[in-house]
Amino acid sequence: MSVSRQKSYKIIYDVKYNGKYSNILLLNELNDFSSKDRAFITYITYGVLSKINRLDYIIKKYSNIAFSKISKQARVILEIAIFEIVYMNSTVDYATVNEAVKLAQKNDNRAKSFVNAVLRKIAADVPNDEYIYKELKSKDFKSFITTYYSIGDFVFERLQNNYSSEFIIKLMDSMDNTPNIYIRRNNLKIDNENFLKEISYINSDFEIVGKEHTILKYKTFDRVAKNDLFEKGYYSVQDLGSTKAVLALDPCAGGEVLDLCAAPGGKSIFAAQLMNNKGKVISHDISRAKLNLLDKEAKRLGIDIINTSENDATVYNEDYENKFDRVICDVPCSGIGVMRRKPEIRYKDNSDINDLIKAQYKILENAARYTKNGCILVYSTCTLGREENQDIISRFLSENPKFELIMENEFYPFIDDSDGFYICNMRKHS
Ligand SMILES: C[S@@+](CC[C@H](N)C(=O)[O-])C[C@H]1O[C@@H](n2cnc3c(N)ncnc32)[C@H](O)[C@@H]1O
Repeated sequence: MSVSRQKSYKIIYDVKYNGKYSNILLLNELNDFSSKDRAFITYITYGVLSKINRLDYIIKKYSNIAFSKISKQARVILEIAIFEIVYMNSTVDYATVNEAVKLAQKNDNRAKSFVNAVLRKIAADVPNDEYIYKELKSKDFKSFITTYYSIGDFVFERLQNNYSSEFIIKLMDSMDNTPNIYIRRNNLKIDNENFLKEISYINSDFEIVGKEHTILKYKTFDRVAKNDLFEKGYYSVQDLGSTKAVLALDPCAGGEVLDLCAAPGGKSIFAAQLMNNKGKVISHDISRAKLNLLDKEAKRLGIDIINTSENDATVYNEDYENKFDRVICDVPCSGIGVMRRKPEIRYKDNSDINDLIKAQYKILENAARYTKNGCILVYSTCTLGREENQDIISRFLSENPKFELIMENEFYPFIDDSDGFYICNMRKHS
């Protein structure tokens, strides 16, 4: 049995049934694999996790036992094999079936002949994705979207409350694509010309998308955070949405920035770089463990103006009243905008959404009190929909007339080539 398939199986199983996070498992558990195997495992893991409902629809069509009676192990094994047969054209079907049977033998021996029988039928028929699309499109809109694009009720309802059917289809099509990788030069360590020269030796397949800060776009970059230039601190990996939130904050050298939900640190770090490592960035987060990542990143990049400490941003701190030139609250959110990177978000339920929205509002209210008169406050999320974005801001502006909206914008993968993201910046008047 292929070790790569067993690894993919284990990661997908842990994400589906043990509440683990795919991006963390993929980051930490593939170090002993070759670059080819890492690419294979990553492709299968993301592919399956972002298509579970669609793959299960195919299982239901070909299985002669009820879906509810199929063991968790057998479901994952079938999902992987069907993904390979239907969505990875290069694979030889009979080899995939044999591999799946071996996976069953190891992980759920009783399901071996069932897995074999279902996959032989599928391999003989090879259901075509276009056909599945047409079949599902003929059903009601909710069944079509939740099954074909593989999302749960919460995400579907959020999208339906906010966007037209046509927009939802475009958005979900783009959520099926692999996100581009963006890297940004560290201005504190290397200039533009030398950076472009050095990075080209490692991977020259980039497009320059931001000249001023040398932001490069890659389709693929194996071990983007594990090479000599990265170790030397010459660049950071950061999505465009995240970069734009910091540009909207507009931090200045010598100023004082407060980042209330800072970890793992992308925005605090870019702020410190825009400030030329002069001034102060106070970075809080509720998780000390995640702030440790920020400290490590700052050290790698040669930044020493960031001060991290564990703090609950929903709790008001009177010492901070009217104290900061720039305040950013990149609040915890439902994360719908980043489902390409964290496919488990597709199946989120809504059990904690009301508490989340209350916390977002409370954090924003506190952030507003910490902002000096005449200065800038940024509110951002990596989710989509007015409930956690525009509604929060319109309520805030109506209750806080001292604040004037400068800009608010929602970003989408198919329009902006970034993660789904929301950014709003406001100025506090005296
Ligand atoms: C969207 S992430 C922030 C990402 C970060 N700004 C960056 O650019 O890397 C939201 C963060 O809020 C933190 N968080 C959640 N509840 C919080 C609270 N009550 N107070 C402070 N931080 C909180 C989470 O630990 C998480 O790190």
